[in-house]
Amino acid sequence: MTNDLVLRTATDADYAELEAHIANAFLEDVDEDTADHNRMIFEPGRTQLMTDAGRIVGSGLILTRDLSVPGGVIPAAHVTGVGVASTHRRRGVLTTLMNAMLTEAHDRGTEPLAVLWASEGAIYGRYGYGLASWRVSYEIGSRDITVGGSTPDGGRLRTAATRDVLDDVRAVFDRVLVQRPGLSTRPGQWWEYLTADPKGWRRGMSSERTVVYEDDGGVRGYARYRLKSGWNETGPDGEVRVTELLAETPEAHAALWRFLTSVDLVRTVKYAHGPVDDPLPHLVNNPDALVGSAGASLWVRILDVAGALAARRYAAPVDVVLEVTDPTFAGNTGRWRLVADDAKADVTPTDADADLALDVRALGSLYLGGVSAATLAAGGLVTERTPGSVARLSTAFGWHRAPVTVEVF
Ligand SMILES: CC(=O)SCCNC(=O)CCNC(=O)[C@H](O)C(C)(C)COP(=O)(O)OP(=O)(O)OC[C@H]1O[C@@H](n2cnc3c(N)ncnc32)[C@H](O)[C@@H]1OP(=O)(O)O
Repeated sequence: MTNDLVLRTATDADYAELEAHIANAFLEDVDEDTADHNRMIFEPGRTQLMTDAGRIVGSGLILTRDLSVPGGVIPAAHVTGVGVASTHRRRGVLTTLMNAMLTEAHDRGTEPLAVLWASEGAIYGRYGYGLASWRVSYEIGSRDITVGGSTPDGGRLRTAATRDVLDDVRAVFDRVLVQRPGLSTRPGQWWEYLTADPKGWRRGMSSERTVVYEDDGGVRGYARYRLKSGWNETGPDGEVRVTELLAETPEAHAALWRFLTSVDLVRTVKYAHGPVDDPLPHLVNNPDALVGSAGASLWVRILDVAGALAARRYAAPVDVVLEVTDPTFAGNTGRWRLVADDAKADVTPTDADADLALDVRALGSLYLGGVSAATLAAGGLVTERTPGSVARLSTAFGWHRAPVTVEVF
């Protein structure tokens, strides 16, 4: 490594070199078919680069999107594209880039959170991110289960190329988003970006299709999916890979899964973004055949403690003093009184004794309602000072729908 390391904000002119750098960091080549695709969502002014003698050796991108949280939808800096050239690793380049990204988002003053998906879970806790959400990955032997019930009168399914039903899909997404934490809004060109279906994204599967469920009131749910034909010694062995499934009604949810698990010539259905409170295991004749594994999804970094706590709603009335520590942003460290319920939340700095103490990482884990204060207290990550306060906080910070993050950004 030379001594010519320079941290700077990207410009439009960096795009092609940045694409190659990120592909390389993720062990891939730039695919001709997708080379320009990421331009649609590229925000050079929010992209931090580290260069060495003028060449990019490190990157970190922020995407400007909102996130659904318990009782609201709020701005959140979506961090992605983090990569350091293998020649320059373990010398603090990521730490410099992350500090620059978090400081930019913090100083902007409009985003109380930063969020990300981690390529490796060991990386981001040190920067104050807490693991806030889990996903269930299914691998379903479609001949081993049946999904109960039948489509009610007036209910019907329709398949189409995703882009031909995009208005309906968007409408369902927007309605589900306000009901469930963990979903990221898709402003500007995001829908076009996600559904343009470049060949490089197919990875051996078909083009993307969508099945929508509608009743006389309109479309109530959809599943975007790809197919793969396959054969073995005993016959057909095809696969359905679901990209995203969202439903507003029980009828839509059941009908979509009945459809996906009964496609002829298919033996396996995969979906990597099931919520942990998915009703599916309760609908099938044999839940054991839903081979599911839970994995980490969204990590949350609280940038503004008071702003973040005031921006969500709470499942039960709570009046509590939290002592928060944040090694990076001094303004977050201190005691905060939270008086809140399902309709409002007031947060004020206070000198009163704290009921609970926790660091900003634990607060990030609690924030979406998917990780309980009792869990963190059992791990020593939340300290109870007033007896009973962990139980009260667990109830208040919980939410009736588990967070789900259906898209890796
Ligand atoms: C949000 C996203 O985009 S996730 C994608 C992250 N990117 C990738 O996985 C691509 C491949 N990996 C890389 O590009 C790099 O290894 C990175 C970005 C993960 C790390 O970059 P580096 O510049 O090596 O990290 P840096 O030297 O700043 O390390 C900071 C600390 O994190 C630790 N660390 C870095 N990477 C890892 C890792 N993969 N696993 C565990 N610890 C790690 C370092 O040991 C160091 O620890 P310390 O503070 O105790 O000394």
